[in-house]
Amino acid sequence: MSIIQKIKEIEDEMARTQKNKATNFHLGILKAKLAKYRQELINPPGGRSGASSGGDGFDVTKSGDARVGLIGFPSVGKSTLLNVLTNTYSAVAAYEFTTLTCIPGVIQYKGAKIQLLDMPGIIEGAKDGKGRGRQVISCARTCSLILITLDALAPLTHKRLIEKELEGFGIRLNKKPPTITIRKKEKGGVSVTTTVAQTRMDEDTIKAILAEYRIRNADVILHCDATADELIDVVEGNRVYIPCIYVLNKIDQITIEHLDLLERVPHYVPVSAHLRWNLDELLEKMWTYLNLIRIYTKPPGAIPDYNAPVIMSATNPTMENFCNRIHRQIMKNFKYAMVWGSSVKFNPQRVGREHVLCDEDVVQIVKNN
Ligand SMILES: Nc1nc2c(ncn2[C@@H]2O[C@H](COP(=O)(O)OP(=O)(O)OP(=O)(O)O)[C@@H](O)[C@H]2O)c(=O)[nH]1
Ligand SMILES: [K+]
Ligand SMILES: [Mg+2]
Repeated sequence: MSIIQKIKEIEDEMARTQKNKATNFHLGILKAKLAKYRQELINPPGGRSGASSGGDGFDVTKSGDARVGLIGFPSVGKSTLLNVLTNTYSAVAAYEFTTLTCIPGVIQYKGAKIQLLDMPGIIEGAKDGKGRGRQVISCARTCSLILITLDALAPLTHKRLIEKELEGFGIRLNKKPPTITIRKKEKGGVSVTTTVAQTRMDEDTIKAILAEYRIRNADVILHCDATADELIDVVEGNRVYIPCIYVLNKIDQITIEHLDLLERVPHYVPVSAHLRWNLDELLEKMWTYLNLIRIYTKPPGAIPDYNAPVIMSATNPTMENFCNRIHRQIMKNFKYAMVWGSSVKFNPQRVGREHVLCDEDVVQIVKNN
């Protein structure tokens, strides 16, 4: 039996199995088996591989401060969006699969350069090798934000199918990595420690899932009310956690009443690429989801260049990370920095390498010499 058939068989069995406390254990094992087969499909032992081979799907170099990918079914308007958001042109037409490769463009926003990738449409079964799906999804793994583009006339079925394709390839959308640690050891069996009540898995299920992966001796610590899927994600270890915005395109084709219903989808922005409706909201939301901040550098005795901020991630915006963002050598001669802005009490204030910066701070670095 081929892997695809095995996957299908397990999926069918899962669909037949009712979800309740009594079947939890069995479902946990099925999920682990399924994840293992999927992994084999992505990275066949000794064969051609996809997700973790280092290949990013298309031969397009990363550039700018962040990379954003347009993913969607054929003809939902991905190329039209690239054309209205960047200075690049990608062919637009009413027939499916107009775009056959990856076409990069650049969005200039708040002084940042954001690389936007137009890609071929994907269809159901993409992750299993249909069309250019694998390449598209591999490329999606390299993005810091994914724009799932949907046609306002058929949004929700497409949404589920695309999510399934991306999830099957190890991409987790709008999720945080589960707070689970697994430390393997030589002997002593599996011991499970929890810091919050577990309502989704009992200890036997946890052990059975680990046993599927031949993990028989380990210390497991659960800091969240973990699901079987989350545990499997941590065991597999090669998941990527990427924010995602659902871009509902072609809203010029539907009624206001229809649009009101769709309004309930989380993480969503309605637009008309063709008529350039609501692109400002889309850009603003992209900026928020990318979680970036702007830092202006100030040369001694001069005013900062407010048109050319240094863009850095807001995840851990320390002075040290800021310096490394400019040049790897800077930290070597770093003495202290003067900072103006909302991260300091006094303007300016002298700070060290651990100081945490805020959006739009002004920084002047003073070096040892
Ligand atoms: N009414 C309407 N039509 C749109 C809009 N955006 C795109 N279209 C039309 O939809 C069709 C497909 O647009 P494309 O930009 O080629 O779509 P795509 O997603 O890049 O398609 P593929 O590359 O084939 O996957 C074209 O006829 C566009 O003119 C929109 O906002 N409203
Ligand atoms: K098209
Ligand atoms: Mg296209």
